[in-house]
Amino acid sequence: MTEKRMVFSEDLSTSSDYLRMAVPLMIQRQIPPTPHNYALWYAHVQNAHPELSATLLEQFPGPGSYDPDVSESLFFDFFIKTYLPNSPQAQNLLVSILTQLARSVAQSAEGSKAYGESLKETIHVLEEPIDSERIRAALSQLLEDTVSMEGLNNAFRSELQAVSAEVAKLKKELEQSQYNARVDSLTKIANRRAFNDALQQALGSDEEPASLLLLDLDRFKQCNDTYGHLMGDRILEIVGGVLAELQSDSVFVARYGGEEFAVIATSPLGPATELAERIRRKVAGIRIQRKGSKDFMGEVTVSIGVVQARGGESPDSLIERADAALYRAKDGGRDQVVALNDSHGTSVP
Ligand SMILES: Nc1nc2c(ncn2[C@@H]2O[C@H](COP(=O)(O)OP(=O)(O)OP(=O)(O)O)[C@@H](O)[C@H]2O)c(=O)[nH]1
Repeated sequence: MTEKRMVFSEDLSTSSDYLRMAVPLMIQRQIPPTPHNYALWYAHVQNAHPELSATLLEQFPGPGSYDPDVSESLFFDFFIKTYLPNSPQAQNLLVSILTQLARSVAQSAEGSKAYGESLKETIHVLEEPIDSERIRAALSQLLEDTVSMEGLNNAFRSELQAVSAEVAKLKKELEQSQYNARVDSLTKIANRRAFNDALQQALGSDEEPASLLLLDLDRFKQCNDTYGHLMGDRILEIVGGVLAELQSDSVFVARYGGEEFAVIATSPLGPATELAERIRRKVAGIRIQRKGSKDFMGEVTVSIGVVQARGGESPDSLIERADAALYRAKDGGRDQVVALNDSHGTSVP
């Protein structure tokens, strides 16, 4: 090995800059952050010794190439045997690297105190008159401690991961409960609370006219009585599914309560009435086979009242008018759409 001197900076901030350049190279190659590895890669980025750089790059070209024995012998060849006995600067380099390490370790975890002590001890040895054997002993102690430090860091990291997994789980639960608060659990469409907000918003917008459809399943009590409450629930789910298919930027569907549904359409009365008619036909087309039988249930039908909001109209007033239209549809024989376009309840022909 040639006796070429490296020029080491005694300035701690310059040392930090080199260390910052060395670390990414070590990470890329999966080189463990032991003090002797730091020293080798520090010397490399400093371009202090081309022969060392060439050997390092040749021995550790990329991930998976690391060999601790090769690394350790390089360290002893380049630093201990060749330079350290004659070089107080090299000593300074190690002191500065170890000081940096001690600092970052001290910040990382409570339990790293023992490791910090070991580093201080090593620094102390290095500051004394050079004695290769003592340095070797101190470094091997340091390497041993590095292994346990790595274990500690791993425990610290998995603890952090566990905490962030817990936080992510809580966040998901919170989002789920916020979602649940606005969705009807049976039909999986918006519930009354979400409907109230959507209606308020639709009435607050000056840009588009808003219309409201109120839907009520016909003779649903009879349906429950004949086929059972569970079958009644199933019908509500199916009707909810029919409405869910219509949901869009301009159509908001919700379960209003019990066997009643509501649709807010951002459109004038005409198109809203056509939409209501489509819904009525779709519901009338539902065929439900009875469980364990070839028989189909009697038809499910719906009555629908439709109104268009007036400028500045309150949600309560609009709902009241839609309810009046719905009442007319029931009164008129059910399975029909009634659209009202004035305060006197005049039907749209
Ligand atoms: N299965 C089931 N039934 C419900 C639910 N919510 C409300 N109902 C039933 O819906 C029925 C509504 O009955 P009524 O208000 O008398 O009206 P209807 O029988 O539908 O008659 P019209 O509205 O006049 O056509 C009641 O029997 C309620 O028990 C529900 O979540 N599941």
